[in-house]
Amino acid sequence: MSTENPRGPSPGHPALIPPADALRPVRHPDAPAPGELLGTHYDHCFGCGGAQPHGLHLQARAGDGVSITAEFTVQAAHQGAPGLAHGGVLTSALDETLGSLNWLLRTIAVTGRLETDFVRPVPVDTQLFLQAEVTAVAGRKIYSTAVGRIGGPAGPVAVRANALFIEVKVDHFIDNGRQVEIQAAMADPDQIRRVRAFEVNP
Ligand SMILES: CCCCCCCC/C=C\CCCCCCCC(=O)SCCNC(=O)CCNC(=O)[C@H](O)C(C)(C)COP(=O)(O)OP(=O)(O)OC[C@H]1O[C@@H](n2cnc3c(N)ncnc32)[C@H](O)[C@@H]1OP(=O)(O)O
Repeated sequence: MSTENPRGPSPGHPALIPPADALRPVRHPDAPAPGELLGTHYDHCFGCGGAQPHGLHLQARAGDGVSITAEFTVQAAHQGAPGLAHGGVLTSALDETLGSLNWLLRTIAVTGRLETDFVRPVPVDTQLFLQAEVTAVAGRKIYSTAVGRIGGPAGPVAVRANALFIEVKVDHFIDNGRQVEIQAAMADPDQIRRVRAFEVNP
């Protein structure tokens, strides 16, 4: 099995293949500059938030075009088998990295479908180097791919994923989230500022 093709040996489920009329992704003019850290979208996010003691604390950085790099170190709290990362945690890291791409499009989107290939086991204390890019956009559908390497940014592939994100309005969160967290988020000026930046999406 090839471990170098970020899309993997097969394109995956048909829903992950962009339609013929899909467009190339366009980096938003106000997207963070290449090399800039994105910061967290929500402090209590399991993937990127600072307020989650056992979260991934994943740090994503804007790349060129509509691409992202991110790192996270597997903690003891992330084990599945003894001394090895849980597959769901690795998928969470891919989900978070792929979700961060939407910052470069300035689009609010949620994961519709996510397929992960687990290529190599990832021990606790290992740093996972993730790279992700948007490959196509069709209406509200955002197609993307990611790869996670170990041993360095150019090391062997440990995981890879293909995903479909779906654009949503901020009401998706307000209507569906538990009220206690929604009220707290709406009372937090920093949170409101972050969301507003996405709402004026020309
Ligand atoms: C101010 C206070 C508020 C604070 C706000 C904070 C802002 C934070 C900012 C950013 C947060 C980002 C968070 C990132 C976290 C990491 C990413 C995650 O883990 S997200 C969590 C996991 N995902 C879900 O929970 C989705 C659950 N699913 C849904 O809610 C719906 O199913 C949804 C929105 C995905 C689609 O529902 P529809 O009713 O809007 O749209 P339909 O018509 O069903 O789909 C649109 C198109 O997409 C296709 N589609 C939808 N789901 C699909 C799927 N699973 N597979 C294939 N195609 C799918 C459909 O076939 C349709 O395609 P055709 O336009 O007809 O061509």
